[in-house]
Amino acid sequence: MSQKPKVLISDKMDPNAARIFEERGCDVDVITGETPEQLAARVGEYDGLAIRSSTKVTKEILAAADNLKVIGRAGIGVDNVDIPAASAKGVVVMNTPFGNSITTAEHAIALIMALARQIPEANAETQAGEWPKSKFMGVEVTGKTLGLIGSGNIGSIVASRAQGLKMKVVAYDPFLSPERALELGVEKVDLGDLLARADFITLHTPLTEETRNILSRERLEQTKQGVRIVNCARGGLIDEAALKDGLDSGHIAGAALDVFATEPPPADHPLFGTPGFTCTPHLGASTTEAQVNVALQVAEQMADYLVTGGVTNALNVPSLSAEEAPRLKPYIALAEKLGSLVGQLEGPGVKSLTVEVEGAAAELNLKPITAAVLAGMMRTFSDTINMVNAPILAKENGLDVREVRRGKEGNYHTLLRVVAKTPDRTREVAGSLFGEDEMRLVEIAGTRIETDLEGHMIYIVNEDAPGFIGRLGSTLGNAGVNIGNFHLGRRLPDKHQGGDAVLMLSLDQQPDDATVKAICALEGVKKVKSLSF
Ligand SMILES: NC(=O)C1=CN([C@@H]2O[C@H](COP(=O)(O)OP(=O)(O)OC[C@H]3O[C@@H](n4cnc5c(N)ncnc54)[C@H](O)[C@@H]3O)[C@@H](O)[C@H]2O)C=CC1
Ligand SMILES: O=C(O)C(=O)COP(=O)(O)O
Repeated sequence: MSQKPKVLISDKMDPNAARIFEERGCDVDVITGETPEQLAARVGEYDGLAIRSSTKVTKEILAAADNLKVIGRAGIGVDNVDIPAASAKGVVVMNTPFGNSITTAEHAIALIMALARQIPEANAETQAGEWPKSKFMGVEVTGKTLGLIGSGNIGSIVASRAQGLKMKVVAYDPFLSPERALELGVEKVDLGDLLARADFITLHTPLTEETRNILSRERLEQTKQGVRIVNCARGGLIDEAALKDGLDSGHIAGAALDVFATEPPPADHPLFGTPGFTCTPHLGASTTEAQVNVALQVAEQMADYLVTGGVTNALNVPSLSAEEAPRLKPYIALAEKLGSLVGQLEGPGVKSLTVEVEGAAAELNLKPITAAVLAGMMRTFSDTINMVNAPILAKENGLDVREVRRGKEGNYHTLLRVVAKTPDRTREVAGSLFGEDEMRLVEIAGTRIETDLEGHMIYIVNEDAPGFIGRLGSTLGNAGVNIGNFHLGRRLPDKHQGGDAVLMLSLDQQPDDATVKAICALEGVKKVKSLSF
């Protein structure tokens, strides 16, 4: 019986996540608040890791995650996951890109309103026994300009809410098309224009090398006198020291941060206590609705992957629906075997690889099939290769990979052919599925043959001459190797006696080197390769 996948939930998450994992046949542990060292010591047991923003999935954690197949982020930002290291390890990283976007947009609007009317300060002083009615003079947001940095999912919801508040919205986002700007009713501007015109600025970009410090000291100095700034996206987008100086000088009238460069921020953070400064402890996504949404979604997605192989919202591999996954499963198994056959026959010398599909296979999503061929081939030289990291490594190594789809059926109702080129030659192998999922090698070295690729096998090319098979049988028999199955074909196109014959034998024992050498030495033998699947 195959073991249940094991999932660790390492950040506080709505209990619906654990419930879904269990319902979908996974074992689940909820262990939050551990140190990186504790997590590293534990993570090796798990197939899935479900996180929010507190768990940092670093190179070190990944190095210890020997069984890990998927990391699921119950939320949007994945800057706490080392995605290149996860990909190199073959771990799928997925997030839930929409589950908390309304909630986060509403938090940004709440902070805009809090700044406009100084609600946190007024509340604190009133509850402290004062009645500071004349101290707090606010501003209206109606008619003011809101500068949106980043107009993706959250930014565009903020825009629509701000328009409801009768604000004029200008947006800076290099990927915002004029059509989309029109649809959102926002004016697309460059960053300099936004800084010069906005009464309020709100940030909604991910934290990347391009966006880090996007509101730098220099840019903060270019903002309008009396600007109010909100950041519900990521710490690191704003220069916090420059923000403090801007508030102290009165150039910036207010700033509200939900996120900090370091979280949690140190108790003596320079911004704490600064007049005009308001903050929340990364609460952007913290509503009941959003937390239920992201918990359900992340658990469904991760369970899909662990149980059926379906891939949704992954950041490092193409999507594969839960409906497609079972249809692809036998093809993926066939593709891995054909890839493995090519890898075993050609070694690491393959420079270009074409995956051709014919008939029924031509209807399918080819990306996972190609990834499986690559994984099968490359796993013959490294056992840490899988379908996630194989395409990345192939690209890094300059392997030229192509895909060809032919709708028309040939001799088989469905066919998968792999054409691998080394500097010296071209190797072609083809396989098909019989019934639903019985895989067969149907062609090798230009020869029609029909065999499983299972267990120990031996591949032989020899001159087709009488007596060879007897000599081969004796050599194997003398070595104590029993032949389980015997498949023989004459090489196309000549197909005559005296041409080449190709043999694929299934063996009950793996032949040792001396036996392989003895077969090589038989008269008429041109190639021998011991294989295992
Ligand atoms: N405070 C919180 O609890 C939450 C924070 N977030 C943060 O909000 C961020 C945005 O989320 P979504 O809107 O869902 O992401 P999204 O991917 O839909 O939108 C991000 C937008 O930023 C734009 N962008 C990228 N580089 C840019 C640049 N250099 N300058 C200007 N714009 C740029 C993109 O074109 C895109 O339109 C997330 O990456 C996450 O870090 C998300 C949810 C909750
Ligand atoms: O979804 C995001 O990007 C967030 O920042 C939400 O973070 P959280 O899950 O509340 O730790």
